[in-house]
Formats: sequence, C-alpha cells, structure tokens
Amino acid sequence: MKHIDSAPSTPGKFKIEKSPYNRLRLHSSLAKPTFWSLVFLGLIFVFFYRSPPHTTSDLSRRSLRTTFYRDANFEKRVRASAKIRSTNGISVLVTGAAGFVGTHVSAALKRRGDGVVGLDNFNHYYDPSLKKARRALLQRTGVYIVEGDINDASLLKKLFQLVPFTHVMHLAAQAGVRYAMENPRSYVHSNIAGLVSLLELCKEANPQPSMVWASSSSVYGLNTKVPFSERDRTDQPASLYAATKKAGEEIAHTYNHIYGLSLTGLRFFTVYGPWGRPDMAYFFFTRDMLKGKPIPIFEAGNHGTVARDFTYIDDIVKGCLAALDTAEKSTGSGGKKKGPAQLRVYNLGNTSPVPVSDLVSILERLLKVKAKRLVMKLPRNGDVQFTHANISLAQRELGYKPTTDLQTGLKKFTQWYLSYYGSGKKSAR
Ligand SMILES: O=C(O)[C@H]1O[C@H](OP(=O)(O)OP(=O)(O)OC[C@H]2O[C@@H](n3ccc(=O)[nH]c3=O)[C@H](O)[C@@H]2O)[C@H](O)[C@@H](O)[C@H]1O
Repeated sequence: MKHIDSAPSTPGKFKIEKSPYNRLRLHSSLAKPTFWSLVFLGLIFVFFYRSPPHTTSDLSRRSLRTTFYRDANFEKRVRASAKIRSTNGISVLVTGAAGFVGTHVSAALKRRGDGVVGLDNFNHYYDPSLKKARRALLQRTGVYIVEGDINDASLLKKLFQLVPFTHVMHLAAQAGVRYAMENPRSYVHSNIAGLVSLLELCKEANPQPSMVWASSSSVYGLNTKVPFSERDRTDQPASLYAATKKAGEEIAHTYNHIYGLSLTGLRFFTVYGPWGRPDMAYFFFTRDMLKGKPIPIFEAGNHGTVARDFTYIDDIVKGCLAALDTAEKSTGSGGKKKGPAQLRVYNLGNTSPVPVSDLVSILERLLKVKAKRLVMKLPRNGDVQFTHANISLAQRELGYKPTTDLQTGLKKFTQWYLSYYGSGKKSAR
C-alpha cells in the first residue's frame, strides 16, 4: 500500500545543536527569544500548513485543480449530476464519493431521484484504481465526481455557487486506526482541517445545508461498558484516528452552537461489503488467504477474544439515508445564526459482535481455502479489544434496523471480490 505522505517531519529529529542559530544564541540574550520563535513558527508551519502529498505531480495537479473548474463543461457536468428527478428530492454534496461508503450512498441517493455531486481527492492511501473503478460505476448511474480536496476552499465555494445544496453527506476522511502511527498528519489534514474547511463553507452558504457526517465507533476507545451507548464516555481514544473523530464531534457542536448548522454524526461500526476498503482486515484476509499467505489474527492478553460489531454496507446506507431524511434545516444563513438547530449523534452498528477468528472461519468456508492462522498479541497501536453498538437511539429516531448477518454479508463480499479480482492472478494491492 502506498502512503499519502512519506516526507519525514518528525520534530524529534530536529537537530538543534547543528544549527548556525545555536552559536548566535550563545552570544546574544536578545537573539534567544527570536531563535525559539523561529523554531516554533517553523514547527507550526510543518504541522498545520503543509498538506500531505508533496510530489511534483501533486503540485501540478493542484494547479490544474484551481483552474479546471472554470471550464464550462465542468459546470454543465456538476449541474447535470445535481439535478433532482423526484418530487421532494434533495440535492446532496457527497464528499469521499469514490470511497467505500461514499460510492454506495451516492448510488442509493441517485437511484431514488436525488441530485448528487461527488467530491474526492483520489489519494493513494490504498489502491486508487479501485477508487477509479468506483467512479466509473457511479458515472454509469449519472453521478459526477469532482476531483478535489475538501481543504480546497475555492473549489468548495465554486461548487456551492453552482448548486444550492440542501444537504452535505460528509464521508471524506483519513480512515484506519493503525496507519495513524505512520502518518499522523494526514489525519489532522483530512479529519480536522478538512472538516473545518467544509463547515466554514456550509456556514457561509445561503441557504445553509444540513450536514450528515461519518464519525466512528472508535470514539468509545477504552470504554468497557457494553453495549456502547451514545451516552457513554468517549474521552479515552486509543488511536489518533479516534481522537480526530472525537474532535470532529466537538467541532460539530461549535458550528451548531455558533452558526445554527444542522449536524448529524454517525458512529459507524467496522463497515464491510462489496467494493470495500483493502486496508481492512476482512478484505486483506481474503486476498492473503487466496494467495496462501499467513494472516495475523490478534488476540488480547490471556488469550482474550478480539471481536468487532461488523456492519454490512447496505445497512449503513439505509442509516445514512434515514439521517439525511430526518435532518432538520439549518437555521442560519450567510454566517449568522437565526435560532437553535439540530445536533445529533447515532451509533450505526449491527449489535452482534463476532470474534475475528470466527470471521476467518466464515471466510474459509466461503473461499474454500484453509487459512494459515498466525495468532499474535493485539498490538498497542490503536486497536481496541471489542466493539458492540447499542442502536436503540438510531432505531427509535431513524428507523434504523440492520438486517444482514456476517455470514450473509461476507458471502456477498467474497462473490464481489472473486468477480472483481478473480481467484488469484489479479489480486488486490
Ligand atoms: O468502526 C470503526 O470506526 C473503524 O472500523 C474499522 O477499524 P477496525 O474495526 O479496527 O477494522 P479492521 O482494521 O478491519 O480490523 C477488524 C478486526 O480485525 C483485527 N485485525 C486487524 C488486522 C490484523 O492484521 N489482524 C487482526 O486480527 C482487528 O484487531 C479488529 O478486531 C476501520 O478500519 C476504521 O477506519 C474505523 O472506521
């Protein structure tokens, strides 16, 4: 898997002794604060203003990005994609539309006659050819995906000028709990800076759209009270990914409070299914089992079971659409709040956790191969031992009712996997 950002920028590696400024510091007490101010400003620059991809091709793509949307064809495509074809239909900007959940949600909205415009930066966190294949799939249903980043304020502004979106389905994010230790800045870039960039546009828009966005089951972190309820504590994240999603929930509170934006966060529980994410365990277990490679299965201390409340994509899509359909209008306009607005958070899980070893047994039966199980200790890099959703709030307020068990869902996934990659030669990266 290629990484978004391989440029080293670890502040700990900053070798202050070798700096020429060091000598100046010894000779002038006046220079001391200046030197440290420079170091401080430098660090701020490195952490907050440098966007993750920095290759030459990325830079040229960025300059293209700022101009391509002045093209009349671009405007025509966006408007056509945003066209509402049903009575009471809504007009939705879907961020992360070439992602796993984004593709399924966009297709479902389009199918029922809503206007949908996609936005995706097609980054290289996992194989972008899968994202392009999802884009082709959506193109056939009439959904156009604009290639761009949620941090690109002028692009967002342009899209809001072209289409008075009633709703934003915000699914663009840096996902994955373990990768956060490799590339922490990409999480800040997408899940915090990107979210704020989008909320800034939403708050300025007239009319303001209602936003539904992807939070995560990982916000429950080290919480041990099961099943996880929205009322439980979420102040002990076990990964930076979880921390950025939790920060997103607090940021949502602020924009709701100050600007009257209607905001709904959905805590997804380990979503799986066809067209899924190759970085997730069920996906790469399938790939590696078919190749005869060993698969690492985590267990907690004292041979404790590691389990997940795996949730099938179609159930998640129903939850997303229900959240959009029950979202009240934002109350502000042009950056001004006119009254209190809706602020919601829901668990979208399956309510039946399954041990990871059972998931592997199901895959063995479906793929007709014996897994080479490599049982190992749960690494301390962000994983939690189990997740289990209490979904009564979503049931009551969204009519959310998951109907797909893991066996059925994985059957659909493996059928898709084998038809997309074949059983061996062309396998997922
Ligand atoms: O609900 C979420 O909010 C998150 O769900 C997903 O995270 P997780 O639930 O951790 O899924 P995933 O990596 O597939 O690991 C599944 C299981 O396999 C175990 N696991 C994993 C890797 C491995 O090599 N071995 C192993 O046993 C592992 O310990 C775990 O028990 C999304 O990736 C994340 O973006 C976020 O959306």
